[in-house]
Amino acid sequence: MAAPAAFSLREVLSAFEACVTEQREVLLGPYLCGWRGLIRFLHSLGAVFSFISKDAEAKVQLMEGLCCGEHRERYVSLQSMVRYELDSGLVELHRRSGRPDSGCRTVLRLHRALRWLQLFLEGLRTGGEHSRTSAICTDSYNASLAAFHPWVIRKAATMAFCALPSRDAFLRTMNVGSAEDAVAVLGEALPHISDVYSITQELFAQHRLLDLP
Ligand SMILES: CCCCCCCC/C=C\CCCCCCCC(=O)N[C@@H](COP(=O)(O)O)[C@H](O)/C=C/CCCCCCCCCCCCC
Repeated sequence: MAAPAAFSLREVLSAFEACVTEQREVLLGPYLCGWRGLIRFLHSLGAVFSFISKDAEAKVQLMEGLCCGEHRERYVSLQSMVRYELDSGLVELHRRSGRPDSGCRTVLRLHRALRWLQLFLEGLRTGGEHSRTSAICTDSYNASLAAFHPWVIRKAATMAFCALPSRDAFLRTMNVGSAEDAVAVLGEALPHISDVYSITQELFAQHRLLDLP
């Protein structure tokens, strides 16, 4: 059996770069590819993060199912997905009823996590040589995802962050050369992640989809 491909920061970042079309639509194919790469990276950090990677994996898998399913032409971009799911009454706006989760609800969870990623990568990029990855990660989490998680998840997540390696070791695992090289790649890439985040935020706000249960 072939060994799983090593994580490549460039690959993940170019997936997010490829998401945004000239019409400012966000393409789901590269979006999910970017998430796949991130999950691969999370696996390489060890079993302590597996409760996080399992949840992210389940959400990406659900979206991949929709993108390959009967209505795949509706799941080309976030914009076409929102239009289709709202017009077809597929989005549960107030309460979950046991029906399969919609694409909108699932992307919203990934979208909130993308805000964490944006803050985390910016913290890594601008942090000093001796700054602690766990502190950067905790601060980014508290400023984003934590607001949507119950106490038990917040506790488990912040405990897992303590297992993160030092900033330099972390940057080197990104497979783009030295820590300085990784910082340079992050500098080029962050605007693309921010772009995907703001387009999605605007789209979901416009359709009042930012609080889906
Ligand atoms: C560019 C490479 C360097 C950075 C690499 C980072 C790799 C990160 C990979 C994945 C990020 C995790 C994405 C987590 C998605 C969480 C979605 C979510 O909020 N799910 C909760 C709500 O879902 P529903 O219950 O409403 O369906 C769910 O309850 C959460 C469960 C698991 C805990 C999630 C904790 C999230 C912590 C995010 C930080 C990850 C830390 C990675 C350390 C580098």
